[in-house]
Amino acid sequence: MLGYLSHLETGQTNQPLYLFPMCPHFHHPPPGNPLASTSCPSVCLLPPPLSEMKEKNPWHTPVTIILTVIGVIAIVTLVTVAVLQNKPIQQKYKYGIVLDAGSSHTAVYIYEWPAEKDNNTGRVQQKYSCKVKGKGISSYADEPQKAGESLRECMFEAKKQVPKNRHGETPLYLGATAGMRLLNLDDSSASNKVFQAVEEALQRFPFSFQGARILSGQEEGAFGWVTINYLSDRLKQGLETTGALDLGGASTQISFVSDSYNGLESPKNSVNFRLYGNDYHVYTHSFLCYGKDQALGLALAHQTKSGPRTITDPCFHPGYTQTKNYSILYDSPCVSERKPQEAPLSFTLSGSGNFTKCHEVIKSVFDFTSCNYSRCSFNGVFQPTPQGSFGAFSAYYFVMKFLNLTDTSTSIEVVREKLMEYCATPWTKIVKQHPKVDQKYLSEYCFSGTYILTLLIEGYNFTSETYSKIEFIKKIKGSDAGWTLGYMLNLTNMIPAEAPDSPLLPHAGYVSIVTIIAILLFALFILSLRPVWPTCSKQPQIV
Ligand SMILES: O=P(O)(O)OP(=O)(O)OP(=O)(O)OC[C@H]1O[C@@H](n2cnc3c(O)ncnc32)[C@H](O)[C@@H]1O
Repeated sequence: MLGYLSHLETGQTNQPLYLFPMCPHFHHPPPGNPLASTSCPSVCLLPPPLSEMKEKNPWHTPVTIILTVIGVIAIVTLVTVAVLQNKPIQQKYKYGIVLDAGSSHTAVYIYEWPAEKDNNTGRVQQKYSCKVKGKGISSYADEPQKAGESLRECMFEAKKQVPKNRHGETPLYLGATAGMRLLNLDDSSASNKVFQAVEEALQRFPFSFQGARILSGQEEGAFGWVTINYLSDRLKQGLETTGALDLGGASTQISFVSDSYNGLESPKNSVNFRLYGNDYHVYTHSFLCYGKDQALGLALAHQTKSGPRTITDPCFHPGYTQTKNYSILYDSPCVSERKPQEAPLSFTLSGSGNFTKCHEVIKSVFDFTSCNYSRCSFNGVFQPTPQGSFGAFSAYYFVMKFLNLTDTSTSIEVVREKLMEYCATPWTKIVKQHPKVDQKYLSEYCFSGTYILTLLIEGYNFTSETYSKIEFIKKIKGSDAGWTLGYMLNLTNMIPAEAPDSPLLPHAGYVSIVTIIAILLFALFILSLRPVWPTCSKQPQIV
């Protein structure tokens, strides 16, 4: 493109005025050197007359102008779209509520997931949990109405947590575990009445109530396994799965995938899943009566076979005493058949705090002798050797956390020594050290720690090596480990059997690439017009 010297030059004395239509400025060169004066690198030619100029300047052709305007509008539009698309938008969620009606207590869990994901495939996470005050619903066998009433407080809270416009579409489930399994075995009519009462209470809330039922031990184990593997993204990514160890109050579950188990031996322990395009053959077993409360009952029953008035219990701290009622202890179907023929109303338990003897008492509640399979855990139940990593939750976590034993790189021998020392600590000292801890829990940690170690090592056959692959967990990525999430994911079909086709690029990446390509195309277009660009001659031309 040419630069033009203005026709406004007025003579020798006047400074010539240089005009560079394509340069941003008009400049007066310094006196005496008219050529060295401008910030535009080229020096310019005299322009043709204005009319001729318009005709010859290719930038002034209508096509070029229209194309340029369209190009600029296209770029502005694309960039605007990209910016708007990437702006964080108010996320909308869907919700699901699950009540875990356990033997020791009931908990309400609210889950949420992004509403706009197709087929509800967005990540589900725990939004809120509420611990129902009082005991589990099975404890209301004599006054079922109260079982329903006990849920109200947490359910009112749930109503506040879920946006009103989502209430009607939010599924609400109640799953009962070992406490109700035992009540159902003991007195099915009482169990039905409790269910009737909790159903009536839950139907009064504006959610979509999907029913209350007792989960089988197999379901409890399998859904716990689904939960922890879903939360750790192992299912979606097709990674090696983690086994699940759940210790409740009345039952305990072990679930894991083993290379040596295909479901042929002891098929009742097999659960098959097809999730995200992968097949899983999960071994699972639930031991009713081997939750930590019922196991304590089994251990006490073992020590009170003859109906004594006093017992010295090695699983309680020295100096600890408690009076226990025989009829309450033997009320549970786990021990009811073993009730001594002749026994006083109650017996007094005095702790002696002896880990080794406690270990012996606890071992006596397991049957390690009978096994009709290639290998067993205990009580004649088939179990392959534990394989891979494990997540241990519920009471496993509560107890090991309190005892400061969650670090499984500590050898089993050291764990034993620590428990030995802890059990031998006088009760008065324990209470002083933990004034804020619930005394029922506090009195039982020696028993519970010893029970956990016995269950894992002698019961499930964990070795020093496999023990170190256990992780004691409470939550994974903010959601509690337990069966409830897996149960809801299953009932709402939220884990697809096949891996969903995913777009090659995330949305933001797609928009960015389109924008970059558009800018490059426009730049190419501008470059292609190079032959018709206005130029400034490099050669200075004196006019
Ligand atoms: O699965 P089931 O057998 O029905 O039992 P649950 O659902 O009631 O079992 P939880 O996981 O809620 O609790 C397991 C046990 O841990 C006990 N527990 C809860 N919090 C605890 C804590 O802080 N310290 C010690 N024990 C605790 C509770 O009383 C139970 O005996």
